[in-house]
Amino acid sequence: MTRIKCCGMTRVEDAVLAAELGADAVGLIFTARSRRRVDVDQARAIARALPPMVTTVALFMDEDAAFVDEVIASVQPGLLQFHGAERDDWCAQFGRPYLKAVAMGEGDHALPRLRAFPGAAGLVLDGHGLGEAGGSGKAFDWSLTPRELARPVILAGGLHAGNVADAIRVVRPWGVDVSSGIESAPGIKDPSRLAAFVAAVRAADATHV
Ligand SMILES: O=C(O)c1ccccc1NCC(=O)[C@H](O)[C@H](O)COP(=O)(O)O
Repeated sequence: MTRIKCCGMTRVEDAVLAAELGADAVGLIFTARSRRRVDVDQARAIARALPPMVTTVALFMDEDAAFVDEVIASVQPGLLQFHGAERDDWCAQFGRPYLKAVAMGEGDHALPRLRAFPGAAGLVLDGHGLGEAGGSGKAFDWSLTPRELARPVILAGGLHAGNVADAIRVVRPWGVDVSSGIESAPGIKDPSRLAAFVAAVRAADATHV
C-alpha cells in the first residue's frame, strides 16, 4: 500500500478531512520561504485535532536548531522533514526520525545526493531545483529514480489525481507527497481534489499489486 502524505496544511478542517479520507501523514511547514507557513499555535491546533495513527510531519528549510527544538516541544511531531541544505548529521541531532528532501530538478546531477542521508527514515524526491522551495507543483523525470536505494522513497513534486497512478507505476515508491495538486489556493486544500487524489492512489495500489 502506498503511504500518502498531504503537505502544507494550514487549517484544522483540511487536515482532519485528509485523515478521514485515508492520508497517513499531514505536513506542517515552518519555513518563512513558504506561502503555506504555519505558526506554532496553528500547528499545535492542527496536530491536536488529528485522530490517532496519522503522523504529523514538521517541515523546515535551513532553520536554526533552536527553532526546530521549539517546534518539537510545542507540536510533538511524529516526523521531521528537512527541505534545505541540511546535512545528515545536522538532521540527526534532534533524536527524532526525519525525512530528507532531495531536489531532483537537475536530473542526473541530483543522484549522488540520494546516497548522502543514511540516517534518514526516508527520502522525499521532489521536482524543484536545488536551493528552491518545495510546493512548486513541478514534477521531475520519474524514470531517473534508482531502483535500489537504501532508504524508502517518498515521491513528490507536481502530483495530482490525474498523474499519481503513472507515478506509482514507474517509481513504486513507499509513499507519495502532495501539496499543490490538492489545493484551490496555496495552503487551502480542496475537498474534491483531496478525495480524488486518495482514491487515485488506492486505485493504483489495487492495479499494481
Ligand atoms: O510547500 C511549500 O510551500 C514548501 C516550501 C518550502 C519547502 C518545502 C515546501 N513543501 C514541501 C512538500 O513536502 C511538498 O509537499 C512537496 O514539495 C510537493 O509539493 P507539490 O509539488 O506542490 O505537490
